[in-house]
Parts: sequence; structure tokens; C-alpha cells
Amino acid sequence: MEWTDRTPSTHQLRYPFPMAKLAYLGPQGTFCEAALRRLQPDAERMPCPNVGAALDAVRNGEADGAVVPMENSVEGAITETLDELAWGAPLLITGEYLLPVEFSLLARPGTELGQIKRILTHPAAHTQCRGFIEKELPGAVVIAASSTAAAAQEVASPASPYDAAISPAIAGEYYGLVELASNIGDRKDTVTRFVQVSPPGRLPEPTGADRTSLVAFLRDDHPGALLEMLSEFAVRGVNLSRIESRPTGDGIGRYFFHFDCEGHIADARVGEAISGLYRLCSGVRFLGSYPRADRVAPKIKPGTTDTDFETAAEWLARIRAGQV
Ligand SMILES: O=C(O)C(=O)Cc1ccccc1
Repeated sequence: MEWTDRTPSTHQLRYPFPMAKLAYLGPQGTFCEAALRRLQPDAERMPCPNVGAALDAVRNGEADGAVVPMENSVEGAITETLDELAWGAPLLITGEYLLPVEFSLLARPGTELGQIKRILTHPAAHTQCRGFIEKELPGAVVIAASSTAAAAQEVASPASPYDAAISPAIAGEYYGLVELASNIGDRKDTVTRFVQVSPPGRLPEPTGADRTSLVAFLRDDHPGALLEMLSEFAVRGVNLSRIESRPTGDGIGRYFFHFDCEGHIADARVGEAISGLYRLCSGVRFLGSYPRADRVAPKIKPGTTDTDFETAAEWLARIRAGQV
């Protein structure tokens, strides 16, 4: 059975070097699987019960890489992925894919809309379909599943206590459910960003339209600490595309930060900004530099090109040598 895509594939990006076996958030039929098929159509697919298990499969060598959800244009970060990348053995993001997502309400054959009291789905799908649930299924309760397809698989069991799943339409075909409503997201233009993760090693080459991801831990808490971090990017003309604070787990008010910025660590301005953060912070974890799925190149501020940095370094060297 083939994945039937109802949305135009305008964000296609093939990863430059193919991977034989990729772990992903399973089971078969998730949005994550759809993203993986676009990124690496020829790879062997290894479904995993959650994001942590998919990343661990890369860490322990069972898979050559993984594809996991990172953020959604409506719901924001997939925090499970942010935390799994920040802690544990380091991994590298080596690619990304922007998948337009459409949700369907799926149930066992014979179920009618009025009978639906208990809905199972992934929390990110729940928050994006709140309007539909309030209007069409008032009083129904929504229970969290590990993925949209895991929800469909569970609902397919005749003994399941759940009446319906919110999932991609293809999951209904895989698990023998019927589609009671289609395209039920509150916004019709939702996109989810998936990342391809590899073991540490070779970085993708700079392409001129790249993104860099990292996490940074504060050395100490003081007024302006976050502003100081942001300044490292700002003074070098590096544009941020995402910033997220996540609790360190050490107590209320203790946070670390995820940053995505435009450009590649090989770009002087990005490398210098990250070195600046390294001096400022108690720890920085580089999560990868990889081609942007939308292929948008950054606007470079005058004075922040690689040549500008080189010229300034040469000038400083001459001054230090007494050549005033
Ligand atoms: O559960 C899935 O199918 C996923 O791939 C995670 C997810 C859930 C909801 C929106 C986007 C991605």
C-alpha cells in the first residue's frame, strides 16, 4: 500500500548521502514515516515506539540514522525531541523536511460520529484539532497516544476502549478504519518540520541555505543572561529561526535554551557566534548544520561575510605585528 499524499510536495529535499536503515516514530502510518519516505525513499524503515527509542537506535548502531518530528507551525516544539537531543550521547542533525500535515478522524467500520466519546491521538494532533472536537464532538475526551498511527492501530482492535483516532488518512487504510471526517485541523496550512539525525561524524557541506541547531546552558542566572546570549548572534548578523527554553530538571526557574539560526557552522559569522556562546555558557551542545528544506538563503548584513571576518583578522594580525 502506498502513502497517498494529498498535499503538493513543494518542500522536497533529498539528503546528499543515502542511509541504509532509518529509525522513526512508528508504527507504520505516522506523519514521521511520510517525512522519512520523502527524505530517503530507498531506506529500510525501522519503526520505534517513541522518539527516544528512535534516537537510541542510532546511538547503539541498530540504525544508520533516524527521522523525528521537531516542530509544528501551529503547536510549536515537539518537546520530547528537544529533550532527547539535548541529553544522552550526542547526535547530529543532518537534514530536515517540511511536511504539510492533514488530520482525519478514523473509527472502526460501523461507528457513527454521535457514538464517539473517547478519542486517542498524539498530543500535537490534539491541540491542532481542538476547534473540530469542541464543535463536532462536544463532551468527547481526548487521550494521549505515542503517535497518531499508534492511536489508529489501538482503535482498530475490536476490544479497544477508544472510539476514534486522529491520524493521517493512510493510517486508516493500514489498520482497517473508516474516515468519518477529513482535514479536521483548525488551520488548513499546518506544516511539521522533521529532522534527520545521524551519529556524530561528517557534517553536511555548506550549501548557502543552511540551518544550525544547538543548545546552551547558562553559567549562572543573572539579569540579562539571555540577552547576552542573543547578543552573540545579533552582533554578527546571525538571524535566529527558533528559540526555546526547556527546564534543566534542577528546580523551578532553571532553564537551558535551544537555538536554531540561519547559516552553517562553517560560515565565519555563525562559527564566531557559537564560539562566543561557548565562552559565555557553562556548556554548549552543537546539534548540527544542515541544508534548509525551503532552500531560503540568509540575507547577509554588510560587514558579516566570511571575507569581512578574514580581512578584519588580517588587519588585527598586522597591527599586533606593529605594522600600524
Ligand atoms: O504521530 C505522528 O504521526 C508524528 O509523526 C508526530 C506528529 C504528530 C502530530 C503532528 C505532527 C507530527
